[in-house]
Parts: sequence; C-alpha cells; structure tokens
Amino acid sequence: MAHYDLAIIGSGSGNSLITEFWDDKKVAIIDSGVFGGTCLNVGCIPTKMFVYPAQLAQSAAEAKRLGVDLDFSGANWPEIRDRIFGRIDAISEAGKNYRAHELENVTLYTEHVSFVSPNELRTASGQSITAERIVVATGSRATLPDAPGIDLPGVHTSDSIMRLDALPKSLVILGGGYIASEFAAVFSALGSEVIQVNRSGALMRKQDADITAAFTQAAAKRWGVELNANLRGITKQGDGLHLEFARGSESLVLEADTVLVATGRRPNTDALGVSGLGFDMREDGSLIVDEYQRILASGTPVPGLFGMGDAANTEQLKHVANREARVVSHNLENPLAMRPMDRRAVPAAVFSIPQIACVGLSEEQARAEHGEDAVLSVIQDFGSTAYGWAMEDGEGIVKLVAHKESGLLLGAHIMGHEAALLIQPLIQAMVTGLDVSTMAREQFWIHPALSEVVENALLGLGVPARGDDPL
Ligand SMILES: Cc1cc2nc3c(=O)[nH]c(=O)nc-3n(C[C@H](O)[C@H](O)[C@H](O)COP(=O)(O)OP(=O)(O)OC[C@H]3O[C@@H](n4cnc5c(N)ncnc54)[C@H](O)[C@@H]3O)c2cc1C
Ligand SMILES: NC(=O)c1ccc[n+]([C@@H]2O[C@H](COP(=O)([O-])OP(=O)(O)OC[C@H]3O[C@@H](n4cnc5c(N)ncnc54)[C@H](O)[C@@H]3O)[C@@H](O)[C@H]2O)c1
Repeated sequence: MAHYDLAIIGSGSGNSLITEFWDDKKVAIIDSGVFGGTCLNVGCIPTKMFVYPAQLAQSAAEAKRLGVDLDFSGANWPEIRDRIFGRIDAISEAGKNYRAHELENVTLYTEHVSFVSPNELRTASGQSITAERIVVATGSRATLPDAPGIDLPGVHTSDSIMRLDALPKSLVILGGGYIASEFAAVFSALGSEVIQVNRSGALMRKQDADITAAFTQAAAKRWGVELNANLRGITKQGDGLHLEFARGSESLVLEADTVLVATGRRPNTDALGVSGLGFDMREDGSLIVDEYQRILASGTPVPGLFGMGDAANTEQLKHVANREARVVSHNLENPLAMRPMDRRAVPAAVFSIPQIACVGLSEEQARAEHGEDAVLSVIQDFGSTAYGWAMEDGEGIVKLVAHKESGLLLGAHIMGHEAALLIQPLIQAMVTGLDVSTMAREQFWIHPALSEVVENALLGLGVPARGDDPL
C-alpha cells in the first residue's frame, strides 16, 4: 500500500494542483487516459486549432460579397491535422514525462482507479493508494444515443473525428449543441458536405431564444440542417453509412461516409466506485460540492475530499475548471483560511461560424426571475455600425438584458464575428457591478471598431442617463 499527502484523479485541470507547496510532500497523480485530459488532447485546444483554418477557408465565400475574388481550392487535411497534433501530442508527452520522471515527490499512475473508501483508491491492477486528501478531477466523456449501429466503424465522437485519415466527403453530425455546431462549421468550411441533425426544432437551444433562432438560420445558410429528427439506427451500406431518423410520422433517410455523434457528455463518476460512499450527486452524475469545492455526503463535507471540473460542475467548461482548480489548490494548501468559488457571470462561447458568446441570464430567465416589467432588453445589429458596413454584415447581433431600476446588466448574448472577444467587457461589467449607463458613457469607444455595436446596444437599452453622466 502506498500512502500520499495528496492524490489527484485526472491529469487535465487536476494537473495544475501540483504546486511548489507539495515539493516536500508525497503526491500521486492518476490518469488512465491520455496525459493532460480533454481540453489539451481532444477538446478546446485542437478544436479551436481546426476552427481558425476553417474560418480562413470560409472567408473566401464571404470575400465575394465584398468584391474580392478569393478562391477556396481545398484544404490539405493531413497537413492541418498533423500541424495540430504535432504540437499537442508533444505537450502531452512532455507533461507526462515531467510528472513520471522529473519530480521525486510525484508518482504518476496510468491506470483506472476507483474508491474503496473515502481515503483509499484501488487501481485496475489491484494496487492500493491511500491519501490524506483526494481530488476528483475525472472530467466527462461523450454519451451515445441508444440506437442500433451507433458503434459501427465510421461513427465517431469528438475523441476520434479530429484524427481521421482524410477529410470526409459527406458527414452527418448528430446534435445541436456546442460540439456539433463547432464541427459542422469546421468540416463544411474545409469542404465536406455536412448535414447537422438535431432531435429538437432548433440548434443551440440552451441560448437566449433570439440567439437560438438567429444561429439556426445562419447555420442553415452554410451547411445542411435537419430538425425534429430522432435517430432510429445506422446501417452499413456499400462503402457508406445509411442513417434513418423518425420525424413525426415520417422517416428521414441520410447517407454519409462519416458520422459524428455529439449528443452531450456525462461526468466520469459512474466507474469511480462512489455510489456506495453516499456522496451527493446530481441527476446528470456530477458530484455536488460546497462553495470550497469540498465533496459532500448528505450535505456535509467529506474530510479531505475535493471535486472539480466536469466531474463536479454543470457548466463543463475549461475556464470554469481552471478557476475551480485555483480554489481547490488554495484550499488544499490553506485549510484554515479556505476561499469560496465565485460563480458570478460564467461566460461561454461557441466557436462555430458564426460565433456565439453569452453570459448571464437569457431574456426569458431574467423576466421570470425579476418580473416582467423590471427588465429591459435590446437587440443591436452589427450592420448598424460602421464596422458592420465594412463587413457588409447582415447577421451579427448583440442582445443585452438589463435591470430597469438598477441599470445593471443581467445578461449579454452575441452572435457574429469575434463574439467571444466582444463580450469580454460586458462580463467585466457584470462582475464589477458597472451599470450600463456608466459603461456606455464614461469611456471612449474606439471609432470605427466593431465594439461600437456594444456601445450602441448599451445606449439602446434606454436606461436614462443621470444628470452627471458624461454627454
Ligand atoms: C470537443 C470539445 C471541445 C471543447 N471546447 C471547449 C472550449 O472551447 N472552451 C471551453 O471552455 N471548454 C471546452 N470544452 C470542455 C472542456 O474541455 C472541459 O470542460 C475540460 O477539459 C474539463 O476538464 P477536467 O479537468 O474536468 O477533465 P479532463 O480534462 O477530462 O480530465 C479528466 C481526466 O481524468 C481521467 N480519468 C477519468 N476517470 C478516471 C479514473 N477513474 N481513473 C483514472 N483516470 C481517470 C481521464 O482520462 C482524463 O484525462 C470542450 C470539450 C470538448 C469535448
Ligand atoms: N466552446 C466551448 O466552450 C465548448 C465546445 C465544445 C464542448 N463544450 C462543452 O462540452 C459539453 C458537451 O458538448 P455537446 O455538444 O456534446 O453537448 P450539448 O449539451 O451542448 O449538446 C448536446 C446536443 O445533443 C442533443 N441530444 C442529446 N441527446 C440526444 C439523443 N439521444 N439523440 C439526439 N440528440 C440528442 C441535444 O438536444 C443537444 O442539441 C458542452 O455542454 C460544453 O459545456 C464547450
């Protein structure tokens, strides 16, 4: 039996917990998968490294509108893929070697582990690991619909689709959320014939309703979109895959050489042996933690146990996992002066084409929470600003939701060029409690930058200026 001061399950965000504080203490880090976790190997980083060249490819079509003759003559898939993974695989390998060989106090286990008791883990090969403190940072994995043929060769998840030998000629993508919408943009821009199929009547349904509607329309201009279609099954036919969906009383039949399933992710807590330990869990399988990220059992913190990342939150976002890691790190090192996780204004961005970025409440949520008459909202088109004219943009929107009396922002929702960048000052305003009138009027907004659309949206909310506000 090996005993440690700290055992961390998961080398994604969990890897950052091994600070200098632990130099004179014993640490175990355990990961049965690829070292570095989801974001580095199969998530945020490689997907966005595909999105950027896809945007370049897509710009050829947009340039035509502006009188510029750019021809997209094809994408060299193996070159794009190998550039991305050439960089990423080396980072993962270097991280693994560092943990395995270069730190005397750290032991790397590359096996699956599960809990035996709250302070003891057992590896798949039967080794016992006990620790004073254990952090569960086990992430999440793709879920697959229960349909015949879902495990056929040619049917992929986000884990394998980025390593294909060749760009698919035709790709059916199942799902209407983040992963489906990002990959639909990537593959269609690079030259695959893409059809995105969603079970419900719109794409990106968890967004504010105006963004959902605008994105569904924008996507359908760029790639095939089929809605209200429920997968019945997949069969192999010749060299391709044959997909059958139920749509009301009708059938929808699609053929493709490749299928991507992007129908959600579930926390990796089911194979962790926690069910017998009485830990509090949500219905989706994530661990419930308190504000200090301590794992709870019947509402009470289990001594020495912390949870973080996709295994213990509902957002499933890397910037949330990173912040939680900082909180866990502090609380492990300062048990008598723990600090809480701040979950105000958690933003998210969907790096599709067009991009979406959001923070805070949708209009519907704001009206339900604060009362129908207490809420102001506005939609400002990118096309109403000079930079929007320069882009000949007919699609981008900024939607803001604010509290009438206090003038504070309740939510911001942007679809269009660089939405993830445009939203950042609005996130800052929400976190610092800056009211919309002050935000709009007390700073200069650079002319004619696209950020003027944010300025105009803030002014368009109609919050009256106070007497001493700048003109
Ligand atoms: C395709 C895709 C794109 C994404 N893009 C973005 C994005 O643009 N922006 C964003 O904010 N988020 C994005 N995300 C989400 C983001 O990747 C995750 O929220 C984040 O990586 C979660 O980190 P984590 O530390 O919780 O888990 P992970 O990084 O998944 O680490 C968990 C590790 O634990 C290991 N493990 C699990 N169970 C066990 C066990 N029992 N024993 C041993 N080891 C175990 C796993 O092998 C894994 O390596 C994306 C996700 C995907 C799939
Ligand atoms: N840019 C980013 O920040 C980013 C990018 C990718 C992933 N992520 C994270 O990863 C998570 C998982 O991504 P995702 O796209 O898999 O999930 P998601 O929750 O965003 O979307 C899942 C989609 O699958 C559909 N669906 C669910 N079950 C289905 C079924 N049985 N049959 C058909 N359709 C079904 C849902 O209606 C939904 O449209 C996201 O929620 C997000 O937190 C973030």
